[in-house]
Amino acid sequence: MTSSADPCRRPGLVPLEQALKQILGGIVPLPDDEWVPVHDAGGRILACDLQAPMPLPAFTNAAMDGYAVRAQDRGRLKIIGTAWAGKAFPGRVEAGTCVRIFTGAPLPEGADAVVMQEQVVREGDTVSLSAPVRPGENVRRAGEDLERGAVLLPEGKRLQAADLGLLAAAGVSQVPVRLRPRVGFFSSGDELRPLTETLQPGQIYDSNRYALKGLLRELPVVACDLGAQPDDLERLGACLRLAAEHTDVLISTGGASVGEADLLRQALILAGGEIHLWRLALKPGKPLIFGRVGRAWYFGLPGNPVSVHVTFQQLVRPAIWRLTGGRPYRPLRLQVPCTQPLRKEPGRLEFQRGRLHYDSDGKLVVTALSGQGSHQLAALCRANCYIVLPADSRGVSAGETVTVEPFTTDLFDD
Ligand SMILES: Nc1nc2c(c(=O)[nH]1)N[C@H]1C(S)=C(S)[C@@H](COP(=O)(O)OP(=O)(O)OC[C@H]3O[C@@H](n4cnc5c(N)ncnc54)[C@H](O)[C@@H]3O)O[C@H]1N2
Ligand code: MOO
Repeated sequence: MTSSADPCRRPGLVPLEQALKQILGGIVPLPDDEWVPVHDAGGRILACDLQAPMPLPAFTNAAMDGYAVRAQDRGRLKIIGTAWAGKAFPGRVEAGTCVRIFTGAPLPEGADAVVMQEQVVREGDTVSLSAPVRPGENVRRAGEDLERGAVLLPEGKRLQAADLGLLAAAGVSQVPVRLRPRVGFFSSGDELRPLTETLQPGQIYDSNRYALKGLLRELPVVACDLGAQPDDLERLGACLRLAAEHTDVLISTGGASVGEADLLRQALILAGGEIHLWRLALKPGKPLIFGRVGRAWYFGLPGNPVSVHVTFQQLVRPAIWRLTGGRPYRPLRLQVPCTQPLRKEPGRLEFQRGRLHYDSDGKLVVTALSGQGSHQLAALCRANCYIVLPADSRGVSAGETVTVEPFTTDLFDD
């Protein structure tokens, strides 16, 4: 069945998958890079493959405190010296001898194994081995983690804690990383007030900008808060036009829907921009606008706070990620039984807020939270996952398996 003939498909609403394909299809990664010290490189995207300038471990060494021996030797061995981490034993282990050794110390010449000290009987300057020794036992071979010249870290990797450790372990002090896209964001709506003001009847605090700032903090971008704009076409148009000169991505919230005060589509045109997409078969997030203004990609997110989260995570984040040159990723999705029946109107792909938890048998299950309105931020804060219900679904019965997308900042490479 073609999608246009699908009776569950809402006419005029673009499926999320199609929208994402269209958005990502047009975006090419920003080409420029810069060198940064490793201690500033956390979260940045590596601009090219890096090769290991040395093997890791750099030299063969002991994995345990004990005695460096020749595995073929048996019986009582004479201790001829000590190998410390940072201070090698200068001699050689010959037949019938061994060297006292500590974890991380270079394995002395002649030795091919380390026996843990708990497994020997020491008497004066001798030890006796109580069991046969395997060659290579408790030995960390030079290059066993990475050979010199092997790929240390690949292009497009987001540098995380372990990566920074690996770079330092290999003696790399500066790394080439992609330039961070500049992302401007503003909220729109006459009802919005800053946190410094007392609310008059009908007014609300501008929460979306705070949430957006938090969402952007998880990405390697330079985020620029452009404040709150009133429902005024001229001012919105001017804001978009000016901001587009200085940003790679421009995000607004509110004014994306069909009411008379929903001015962002008109403002985009007034600013010389163009609309590529409007209205998705997505709940929450239906009124999303995607387009271009100047050199900036534009996302007009709906005003409802939960819709902001869902559209940012499902569309804006992958788009920004592509601009950063990061490796492609897919969100982690799990199949998990749902503890209760769920109802849903067919027509839009739905992201319900849920909690993954263990049931009394220790099995992972999910429960949808009460408060599924797209204004209900408190329920979003209690959630630890989305329950993803397909567009054509009419819901599920208790115990049925559903697709769950856990909240995580981890990205999973394809
Ligand atoms: N007749 C129709 N009405 C609506 C439709 C529709 O298809 N037909 N769609 C609904 C859906 S779905 C959504 S989502 C909203 C989104 O509309 P807008 O993008 O135009 O957003 P606003 O109307 O400006 O605001 C919606 C809601 O969110 C509050 N808001 C806005 N900005 C902020 C902010 N910065 N911080 C906190 N809260 C904010 C605003 O006060 C409204 O309550 O439209 C439905 N309507
Ligand atoms: O799409 Mo709206 O975001 O359902 O409330």
